[in-house]
Order: sequence, then C-alpha cells, then structure tokens
Amino acid sequence: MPGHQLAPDIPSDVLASEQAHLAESRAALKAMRAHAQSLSADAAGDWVSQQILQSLLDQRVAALADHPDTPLFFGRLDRQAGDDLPGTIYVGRRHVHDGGSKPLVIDWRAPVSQAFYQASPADPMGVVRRRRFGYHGGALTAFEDEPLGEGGEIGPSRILTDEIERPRTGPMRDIVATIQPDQDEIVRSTLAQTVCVQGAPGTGKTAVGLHRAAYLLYTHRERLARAGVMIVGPNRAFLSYISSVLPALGEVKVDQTTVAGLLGEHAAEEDPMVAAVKGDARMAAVLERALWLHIVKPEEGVVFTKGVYRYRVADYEVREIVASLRGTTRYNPGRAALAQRLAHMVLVRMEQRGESPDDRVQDAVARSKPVKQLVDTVWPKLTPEQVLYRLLSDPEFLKKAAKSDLSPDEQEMLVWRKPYRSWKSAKWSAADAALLDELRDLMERTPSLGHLVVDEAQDLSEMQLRALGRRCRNGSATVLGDLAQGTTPWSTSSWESVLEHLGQREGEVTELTLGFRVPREVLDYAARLLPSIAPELAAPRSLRPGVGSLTVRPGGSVAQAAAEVLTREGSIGVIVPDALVADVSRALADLPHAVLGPDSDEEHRLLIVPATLAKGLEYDHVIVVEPADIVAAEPRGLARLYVVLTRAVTSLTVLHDKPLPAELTT
Ligand SMILES: Nc1ncnc2c1ncn2[C@@H]1O[C@H](COP(=O)(O)OP(=O)(O)OP(=O)(O)O)[C@@H](O)[C@H]1O
Repeated sequence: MPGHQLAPDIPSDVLASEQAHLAESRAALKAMRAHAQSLSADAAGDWVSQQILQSLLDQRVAALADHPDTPLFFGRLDRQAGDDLPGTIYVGRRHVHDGGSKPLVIDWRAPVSQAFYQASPADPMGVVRRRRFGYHGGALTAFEDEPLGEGGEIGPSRILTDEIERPRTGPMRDIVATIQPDQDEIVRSTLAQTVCVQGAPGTGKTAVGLHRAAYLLYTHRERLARAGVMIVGPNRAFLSYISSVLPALGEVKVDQTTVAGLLGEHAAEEDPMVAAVKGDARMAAVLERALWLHIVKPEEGVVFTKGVYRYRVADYEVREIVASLRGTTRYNPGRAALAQRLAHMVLVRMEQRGESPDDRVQDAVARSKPVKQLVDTVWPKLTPEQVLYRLLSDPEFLKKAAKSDLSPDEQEMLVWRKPYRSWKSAKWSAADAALLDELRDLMERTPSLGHLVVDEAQDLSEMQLRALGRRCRNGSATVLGDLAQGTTPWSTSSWESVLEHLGQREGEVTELTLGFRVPREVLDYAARLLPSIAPELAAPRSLRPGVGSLTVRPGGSVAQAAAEVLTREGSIGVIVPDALVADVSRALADLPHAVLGPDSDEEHRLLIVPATLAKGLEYDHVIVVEPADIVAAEPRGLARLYVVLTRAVTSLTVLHDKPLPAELTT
C-alpha cells in the first residue's frame, strides 16, 4: 500500500475507530493462532493419523501468522439490512473472528466480498457505502468512501491510482485490494470453466491468473488439495518474480513450473523450422503410429509346461488376442493384458484337463518364461526415447509412421543429420520433450490436475499444448497470453486453436483491455509495431498518461542513462540483445549491477536483462539498448522488441547507434 498522509479532511474520529477495529482484529488473529497452537494431535488414534493431524495444525498456525506490513483488511462494505449477514463487513486477506465467532474480517474470496469489487452506483449489490483503506507500513493512515446507494458517478480512486503508480521493487505483489471489475469476473469464474484471457502488456493477466488460482483453492479447497493446482510460466526468472504472490495470499501448496520443468529440461539446439514441424499437432498421429508399429505379427504360439503336461496357445489365438487389445488400451497396460490373456488361456486348458488352478497360478503363468518371451517379441517393452530415437534416425521407419501426415520435405527435415549412436546418448531438444511426453502418455496415462494456469500461452506449440491439456484432462485451465507477444517459431495466431489443442474447446475467450503497467506515451510508441506483428489486435490502452516517460536517444551512453535513472526511485532493467550482455556489463562496470540468467532469481536494483528473458517481467525504469539488434536476432524479432518496450512502469529510454527499425519511426 502507498504511503498515504492523513489528509486534513479525513475525520480523525472515524479514522481512530477504524484503527481500533484493526487493533481488535490483530488481537483476535493472535488469539486464533494461540488457540491453534494449543491444539494437540494426540487425540488422533494411531501414529500416522497423529502425524497427519500435526502437519495440518502446523499449516493452520503458519496461515494464521500476522505479517505486520501486510494490511489485515483493505476495504469495508456498509450494507443494507435485509439478509442474515452483518451490516458492516471488513474485507481482507483472510477470515478473522473474535472469541464469540463474530467475524471481524471476511476473506476477499468469500461470496459476500464480491460486492467490494463489483458494486457500482448502477448496481450497488445491496451496498450503501464502500470504503477503501490506505496504509503506511502496517499502519492504517487513510480511507476513501464511495457512496453507492445514491446513484451518480464515482470519481477515480486515489488509493487505487497510488497503488498502480507505486514504484516497483522486488518481486510481484498481490492485487487483492484493487482488483478491477472485469478482472474480478475472470478471477471468480467457476472451476469447471476454462477461461482464456487475451490482453495487451500490463493488463494484469498474470495477476488475474494467480488470483484465480487462489480463489479456486479457497472455494474448492478439498477437491483441489487432492487433485492439485499448477502454474506454468515461461522461464525460471519469471517464476521467481511471481513466486511470492500466492504465498502472500496464504496459498503455499501450488506448484509453479515451466514447460521444460514439466516435460523435461531438454535444450539441444535446433533449427526453428525443424522445431516448428515437431511442434505441429500432426505429429501426434505420427507418434501413435510409430509406437504401434513396434507390435510384431505373432507367428508362433506359446507352450507352457507343468509337470508332464504341455499346454498350448496356438499362433492364431495369439493373433486374435493381440488384435483385440490393439487400439483399446494404452501400450503398457496392453502388454500386461496380453500376458494375462495368454495365461488365462493356459488356465482354461488346465481346467479342461480337470485341474482347478487359482488366480495365483494365472499370475505365475503370466510371469513365466515362455509367456514373457512371446510378449517381449510381439509387444516389446519400450521407452519413449527408444521410439523417438528410431523415428528421428530411420527414414524408412519415419516414412511408415508419417504416412501422408508429413510431406517428404518435412520428413527429411525431421531426420537427424548426424544420428546419435544410441537412444541413450541422444541429445533432445525442447520440441522433442513434448514428443517424448506424448509417447509417454500413449504408453501410460498421465495423471490430471484439478486446475492449470498457463501463462504466455501464445508461445506454446500445439504439441506442448497437448502435453499441458493432458494435465488438466479431468480439470480446467486458465490460459493467459497476448497474440502480439508471440516469439517462438510456433507462436499461435488464434486462441480458438490454443483451446482446441489443449483439449478445452468449450473454453471461453475474454479480453482485458486496460493497461496498469506501461505509461500511455510508452505504450503508444510500442504499439507502432502492432500493424506488423498482430494487425488484428486493437491498440492497447493505458490507465496512466505518463507524460515525459519516453526518451529515444541516438548515440547515447548506457552508463550515463543508467546513472541518470539511478537518481530516481525503483527498479531498473537494462534490456539488451542477448549477444551484447557482456559488453553492456563491462560498460556498467562502475555501477553495481547484476545480470539476469535463465535460472537466476537475481535481485538487484540495476539489472541487465537479456531480451529473450524479459517476457512477463517489469521494472520501474527500463533502458533498451540497440532495438535493431533485438529485431535481427531472431525470426520474430519485432514481437520480441514489442515485449521489451512494454516492460516499463515509469520511464523508458531507448538507446541506439544503428537506425531504429522502420516500423518504430513511422
Ligand atoms: N487491478 C490492479 N491493481 C493494481 N495493480 C494492478 C492491477 N492489475 C494489474 N496490476 C499491476 O500491473 C502490472 C502488470 O500486471 P501483469 O504482469 O499481471 O500484466 P500482464 O498482462 O501479465 O503483462 P504482460 O503481458 O506484459 O506479461 C503488475 O505490476 C500488476 O501488479
């Protein structure tokens, strides 16, 4: 919260009474925590139950900690009488009640709190007055009233404006106090609904995705605790930037990972054209064929010997079993089923001979040498790596698997120029990781989570989307992105296509249009690139005018530009073409700074950021070095430049020796 001064027109008695409510709420929270600490797990019967109960109690105690710098409540609603709920409600990050169970603070996610975000003079939702609180450190220092029951307009909120304008330092913060009505609608959409949000830079997509996760966990606690919620972001630097938002909202059990973290950290270099073919959804059919091509037509039967007897399953019978299993099961369960079916036939023969074998005998036969040998020949044991290795190193095999799904040119592109000696020594690319995951799922079903939040989804290939879709097959997703910020060889041009490959065709596409980060002057400058990178998108709007926020300087020194912004408040990102990181670091040798790496969670006031890592991040002051080189470095370089130019909260300085890209100067 911003540092509000106590304005002369704020009635001090009202403020004092609100401060008293804060003190009472704090004391009540302390008592709740003490009570939780006093509970003993001994009541649970056995040792295991005791351990589980103790861990739950520990979590409860941790969740009830009071963080003096985080306001316990940030809003108040005075409601019309007419229902069983209290007339006055304080809205905060968690429920707090007194010794008599009277609610002192209501969780922002509770249904009754929705009016704090949604009520307006046109639809007051039973609210007569909404009050927003301003804090300085942990102290309540100001408030602002919005009368909703009297009709008429409500002016802009100072507390909201101050929150948006505040200088950025450190990791991303939650926005519970200032969620806007259109954002709130997304946050509170039902668990079953997959929502896809298109939004220009800084419209709060990431913030909304994280708050939706927190909302769903509150509303469906038990179900989601069992099934799990996961956030997937573009890189580790981004994950580190967003890592404190959910814990600050009391949600510590959410996995946050990257696509590579989920599918395998493979990063062998690859021609973007090859990666694009590998990322195409047509590969799914190719992989499926490739896997099942490993099944060999049975030419022999099985002979199982027990004592003096020999029990035979004929070759045609084996063929029938294999044919009936094929296509009805995944690959690995199919193998196991083949062994069991063969064993079953042996058992039938035993019974025909008057024996009465039980289930244990069937298992023993299924594991016996002759059955195992036949299964290994007909339905061989495989790993995803073995199948993909064969596909990428054997053109004949690829041709059989590809049929007409891939053109001869595409097939030629896929085959490794220099094949590896074996599947064990193969180096896989990021695109291969999604193919391996598809194969793994064809072999063994991938477990589904309860909810998945996918950020920067415009950058994912169809095969990566399928991989993520498997992980929310029995659940739902929040898909976030901006078609204009697509920088991969497979970036999408339509959200409908993203939803289709994710397997969430019913998902609803919605848009956030108002920017909270980038000043208007800077956003208008960056938007000059839009006709070239995403002509179908409307120019983004910013809440903040930001007059004087843009400087474009030919021949300027980066050290001087950095020294200038160091005199101002807030974080500084010097975003540079990846190839210039070392040069710029040398140029800034006299100023303390750090370089952001792909796996680093480097926190420093002055940070050099390689252009390819800037996605999703923001800095108070941004210095962009040599835009022409950023554009030239990659096929979708203009989109990369758009990302880079839209990271600034307060000021953007563009330094260039080379001519600026023509799209920026027109
Ligand atoms: N309702 C809000 N109140 C206050 N701050 C907000 C609000 N919505 C978004 N913000 C702030 O705006 C900034 C941008 O938000 P966020 O990073 O979620 O945007 P984004 O749409 O994901 O941007 P990008 O596409 O550039 O990654 C963040 O600092 C966020 O905290």
